[in-house]
Amino acid sequence: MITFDDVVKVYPGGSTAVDHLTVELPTGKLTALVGPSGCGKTTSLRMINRMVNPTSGRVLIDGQDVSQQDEAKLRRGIGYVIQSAGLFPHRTVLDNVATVPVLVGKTRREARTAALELLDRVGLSPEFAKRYPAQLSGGQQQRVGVARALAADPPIMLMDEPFSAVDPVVRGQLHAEFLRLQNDLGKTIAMVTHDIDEAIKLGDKVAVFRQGGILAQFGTPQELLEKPADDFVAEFVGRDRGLRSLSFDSAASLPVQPVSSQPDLELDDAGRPVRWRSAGDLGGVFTASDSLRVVTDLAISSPVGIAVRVDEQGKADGVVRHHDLVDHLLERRR
Ligand SMILES: Nc1ncnc2c1ncn2[C@@H]1O[C@H](COP(=O)(O)OP(=O)(O)OP(=O)(O)O)[C@@H](O)[C@H]1O
Repeated sequence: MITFDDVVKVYPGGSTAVDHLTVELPTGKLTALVGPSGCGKTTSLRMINRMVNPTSGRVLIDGQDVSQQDEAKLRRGIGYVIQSAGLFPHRTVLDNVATVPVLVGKTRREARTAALELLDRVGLSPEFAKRYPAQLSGGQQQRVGVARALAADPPIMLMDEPFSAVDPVVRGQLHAEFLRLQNDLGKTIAMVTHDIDEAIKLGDKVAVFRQGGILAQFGTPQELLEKPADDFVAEFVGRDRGLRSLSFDSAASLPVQPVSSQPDLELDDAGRPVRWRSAGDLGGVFTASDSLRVVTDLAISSPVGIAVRVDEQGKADGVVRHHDLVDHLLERRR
């Protein structure tokens, strides 16, 4: 756990960058630090690995004050990924990733073998290993940056706008890969972003900062979307937050009507839904493990306003009419 205990940072001659920050970043989870430009996100991040020292207050890792720890040793346990990937331009991709393990005493051969495995984990085939950073796309460089930060297998990762230098399509791919990786590795991650959608997608917890380095709200993405602490957070998380919050709720609790209530629904011999006899295309089906957002989308895009649920075999096992869905959505807010 990373703890900020009443932390203040005032830069020399400057205004307050971080104002009495008290927050706990849970172990094994990703906490996104999000907010408008200049609100103290990067400063907060850098106080974790002592690139910046607090003016007052303490930063603790698992209860140990970082200011009492040897700087080099502290940083070995903390991976750091920045926006431009920050790769060494004159070293190959493989050597970029292998650098830190060699520094901490692995043989060059061991480090290179491990580096190849890491490149594979971040979705880069061995053919990239011999290239230089300038011979890679922005997205590929970001992957190398992540692989390099992971190379020393640090329990903690600090990531400063790690995905912002790439276009939205590549960013989406990197997000998906990164979520898979984090699912396996369970690192304690602090990630700075100015993009609330990215924070909500990747964060287990989200810390929203406002101007002046003040923490406006700390909570799960769902809490921010459903119960923003004030107008600033509500505005920041965006207008369609009600709809987006449905992504976090499972359809499992949704009451369904029996399939027999809809004779208009044509089934094949195995009981799988085929089409609406009166209106044609089903437009898709959902399972109990889908989110309420998926069901809502199906119900409102269905030609008859009904979403069809299937079991693991693809057999229709229930239907949800759009007005029942709306009742359920209103009910769940009470
Ligand atoms: N080295 C420094 N010296 C003086 N002031 C600084 C220094 N670094 C940052 N600041 C100021 O501290 C405040 C917070 O900066 P910080 O970089 O932490 O914000 P941020 O939220 O990460 O911003 P951005 O999203 O634009 O990167 C800003 O007003 C900035 O100008």
